Amino acid sequence: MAPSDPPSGPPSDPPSGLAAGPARAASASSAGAGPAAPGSATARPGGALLRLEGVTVRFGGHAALDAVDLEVREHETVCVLGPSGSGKSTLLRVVAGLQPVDAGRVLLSGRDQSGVPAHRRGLGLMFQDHQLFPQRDVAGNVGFGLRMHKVSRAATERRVGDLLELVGLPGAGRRAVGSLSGGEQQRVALARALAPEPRLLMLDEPLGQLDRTLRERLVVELRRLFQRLGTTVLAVTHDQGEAFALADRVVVMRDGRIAQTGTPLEVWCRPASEFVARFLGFENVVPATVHGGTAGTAWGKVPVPAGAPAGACRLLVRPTGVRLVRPLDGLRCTVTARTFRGDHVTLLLAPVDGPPLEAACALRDAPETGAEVGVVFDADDVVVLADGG
Ligand SMILES: Nc1ncnc2c1ncn2[C@@H]1O[C@H](COP(=O)(O)OP(=O)(O)OP(=O)(O)O)[C@@H](O)[C@H]1O
Repeated sequence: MAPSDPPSGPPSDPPSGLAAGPARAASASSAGAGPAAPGSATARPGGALLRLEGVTVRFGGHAALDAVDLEVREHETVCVLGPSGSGKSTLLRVVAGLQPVDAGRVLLSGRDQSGVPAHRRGLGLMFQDHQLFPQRDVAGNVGFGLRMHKVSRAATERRVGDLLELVGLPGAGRRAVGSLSGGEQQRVALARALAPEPRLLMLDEPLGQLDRTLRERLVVELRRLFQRLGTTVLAVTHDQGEAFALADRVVVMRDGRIAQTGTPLEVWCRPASEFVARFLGFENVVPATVHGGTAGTAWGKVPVPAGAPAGACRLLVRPTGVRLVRPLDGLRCTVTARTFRGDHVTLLLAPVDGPPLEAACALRDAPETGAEVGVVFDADDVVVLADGG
């Protein structure tokens, strides 16, 4: 699947919250603040800043990463998504230089990083538990990396001030980190990670510990901030909503391999396999045989998009493609459950033939539990998946 184009430039609207500070404040007054990158080569704009080639990591006999190839282009935000144990953290650790590889290589700006220690890779790291130093105040935390790189006190102070403004915490430098809310601590951790102007910012479950409302707000702010600063980001999360909202490109992992990569829209609309479809929360997947413009399934004949390849496959019908009609006009089903989803209702249907079906239905049209309905399928919401996997 074709990767997305990197964002072409900063968005024109001024971001709020996290990004409330001056544009490009992160690069102000900090020449020389960044950790020395190995070599002085910079990737050409839009080129691969990070490249993994055949990276394999084994623990005992088990491959946590199995010949992984991955590229992150300059100014791109890539989110690695996958269930627990699929290798996401191992991937980040390899890039960070915290985990040796058994095979393959990691290149940053075209340079092989074998033997380059973590602190010489020019990376910013922000972890789930954000590990702020409790004994230091906010400014002490944000300026930590700058002091490590021998940036002068005055330059550090200026830069910390700029960064706190950028993340929406102006004037918070003297506050104790213990007095901050979870969201504010997250912002401090972000400012700290951005301080040395990393060429690649790596986020591990960046919003994992925050409540849903705050996460949803912060993820929008983060995306705007990264676009505005032109930051290159590699993030891992198990939360698909977070990944889809943040990423230019998502990478779905399964058992140490990449199951699919594409823009959020591509992956959402065209999951490549049953695994990806189910991981995204789609339940209506059945074995099928495509012939002509339809697929034979346990639910009867289902129309497929034009050009679908003939033969055995797995078929996904998105809940929005399960349309309710009068009982005699379609596949007869009984409504067994209704779940309120805010702007729509999810219905669980028991068809006379075939496995249960999930349907998305407008609030005002949702039938009661126990009602008899008919179902027809929309080809636009049908996806032919590879057989198996
Ligand atoms: N240091 C280690 N020693 C042995 N096995 C490990 C080690 N680190 C990771 N693993 C194993 O490698 C696999 C991938 O782990 P990893 O932590 O990368 O997955 P993950 O996708 O980040 O999971 P989670 O979302 O739960 O953090 C798992 O099977 C894990 O048990």
